[in-house]
Amino acid sequence: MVHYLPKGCSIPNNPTPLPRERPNLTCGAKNEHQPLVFGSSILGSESNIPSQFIWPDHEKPCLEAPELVIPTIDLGVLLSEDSLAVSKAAELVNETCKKHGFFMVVNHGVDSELIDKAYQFMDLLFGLQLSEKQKAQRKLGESYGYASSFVGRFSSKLPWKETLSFRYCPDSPNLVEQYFVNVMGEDFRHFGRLYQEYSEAMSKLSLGIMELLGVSLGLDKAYFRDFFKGNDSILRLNHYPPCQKPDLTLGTGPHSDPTALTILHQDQVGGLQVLADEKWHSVTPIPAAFVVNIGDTFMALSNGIYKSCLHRAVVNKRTVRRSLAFFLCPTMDKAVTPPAGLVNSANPRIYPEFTWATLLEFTQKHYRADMKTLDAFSNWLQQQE
Ligand SMILES: C=C1C[C@]23C[C@H]1CC[C@H]2[C@]1(C)CCC[C@@](C)(C(=O)O)[C@H]1[C@@H]3C(=O)O
Ligand SMILES: O=C(O)CCC(=O)C(=O)O
Ligand SMILES: [Fe+2]
Repeated sequence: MVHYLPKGCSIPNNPTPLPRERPNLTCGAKNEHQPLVFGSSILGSESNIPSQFIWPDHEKPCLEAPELVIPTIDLGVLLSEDSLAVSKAAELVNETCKKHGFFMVVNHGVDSELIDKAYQFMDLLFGLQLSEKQKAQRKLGESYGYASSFVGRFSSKLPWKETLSFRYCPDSPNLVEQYFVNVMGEDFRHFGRLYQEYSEAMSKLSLGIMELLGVSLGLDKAYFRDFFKGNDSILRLNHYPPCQKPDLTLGTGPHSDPTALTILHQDQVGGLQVLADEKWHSVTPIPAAFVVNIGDTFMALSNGIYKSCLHRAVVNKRTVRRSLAFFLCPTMDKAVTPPAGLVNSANPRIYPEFTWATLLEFTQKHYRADMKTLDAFSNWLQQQE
């Protein structure tokens, strides 16, 4: 099987058999050759895909997944004084978050032009030469920067994607703009401004959703809104090149998000899949809607009442797929512990108290976020004591 990779990169002549996935990743085995990197222009056209991108049979995608029907919440209710409409929305949120934690929001107030520009700029960024993109190369243990297929970090089950992630904090109004200038240069300042504006819109939207989540759990609407007013979040641009063997690989492997809340916009290609009732379901893209899902950190905050669920992204032969994922995270050292009202004899405390800083470090240095992250993290915490 012939692999075509950019010059200077190679796969060992006798590719070692895919190592059994170590339960906890320390870091991808760096072989004596250059680590495997790929520019989407290369692998998007290859019919043979490198073995590191081939996932085990039990995790290979089923490309024809039934559609998951998830509730759509009209966020206009948050601005209305209509308490009946708010309680109906809260009931819907409560029902879906106890099941799989996914719902859609419409009438969210985010300008469609801002979303379009975020995609246009993403296409320009991922269309750059690999050497240009690698100016923002993500370093091991860091959760920001450019990553191409996560080589050097994982030794197998590589995701078929390129990503660019950056940090957003509402208290640092130029953080994103400055990041782009620092790592990509002055010519990219307007990219930073755009993603700063997009992140601000996401942060504002997530605080509104936090009001609804508070009400849906019988708490004051300000409870989670205040908890996340200061946040230390991540905006991630996902770029999934076309793949000639889409049934052998995954754009993003099965995982629950370790973060608190994810606000995802996917383009019209489709590819997001959610595990519900033990079956993979597709989530049909709706341009005017954001997909919202509960993450592990919010599952802990809700004392396990709301579920952070498995999802993944499949790729296709025909075209690039893109998604914008805003991951709302608490400030680094804030104690993640459920409010007293959610802990009682019927719902005893499930997870130990932790900080987002520790969970983030766990997912970046010790464990590849998957379907068991929070349980593995809880065990790891006990071992640290
Ligand atoms: C805190 C994070 C780690 C990941 C990005 C954010 C939230 C989702 C996580 C991730 C997408 C879960 C699947 C595995 C992962 C390695 C990936 O495919 O990108 C995860 C991200 C990461 O560790 O970079
Ligand atoms: O691209 C998608 O649809 C999902 C991506 C995702 O789950 C993630 O980045 O955490
Ligand atoms: Fe995710």
